[in-house]
Amino acid sequence: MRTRIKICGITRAEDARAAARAGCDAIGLVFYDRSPRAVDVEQALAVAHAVPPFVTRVGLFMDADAERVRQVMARVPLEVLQFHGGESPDYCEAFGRTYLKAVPMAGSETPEAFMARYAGAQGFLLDSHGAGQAGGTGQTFDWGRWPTGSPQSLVLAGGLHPDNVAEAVRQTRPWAVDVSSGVESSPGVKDARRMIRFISEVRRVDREQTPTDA
Ligand SMILES: O=C(O)c1ccccc1NCC(=O)[C@H](O)[C@H](O)COP(=O)(O)O
Repeated sequence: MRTRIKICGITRAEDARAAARAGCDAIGLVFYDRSPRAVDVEQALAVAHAVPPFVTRVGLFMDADAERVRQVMARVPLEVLQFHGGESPDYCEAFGRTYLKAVPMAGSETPEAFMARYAGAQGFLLDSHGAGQAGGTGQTFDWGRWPTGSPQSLVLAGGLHPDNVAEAVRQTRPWAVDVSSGVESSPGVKDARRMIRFISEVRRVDREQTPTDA
């Protein structure tokens, strides 16, 4: 299977173009003012318009007013929403858009129990933050807690970088991986060479797992 790759926390059009050239499947825009990777609508428009067709634009929100989400959606072309805080299932579904719910792997609840509450989610992003805490921490969680055999589309996040992503994919076999700080030169500024290395490491493991014709 080809592991999908999302590069999150893009703040500059040139980084979006570099991420797409490197072969990512999705980019993430952080609409959370307290993040060092936060973008306003004008920045987000520049990034969103730099992304070529067939690369998905994901808008990340954390406990935002629903009206704020609607205002952003009205101006910025976003194919997918990602909710990173304590948003309820009803809140997440009210926007009528494909959405991912972040699962706090440092929380007390099991990932399985957490996910069972969000039946309308099209996917889950398992990240190393705790309940109500921010993401983009650069910390990994215990991959042994990965819900194996889950029918859901699961995205592995938290502390991934070019030197550990191959092992992470081998251990968890996720639908997708998500990276932010592990491919940066400073918060919010992506490093093209690190993005290329990250993606080629994922593809290397994909090839290991693809059966060849005898
Ligand atoms: O990236 C942020 O600054 C951020 C702040 C608040 C909530 C979520 C945030 N990012 C969420 C992401 O999707 C990150 O890609 C994910 O947490 C992984 O981050 P990292 O460990 O830096 O790769």
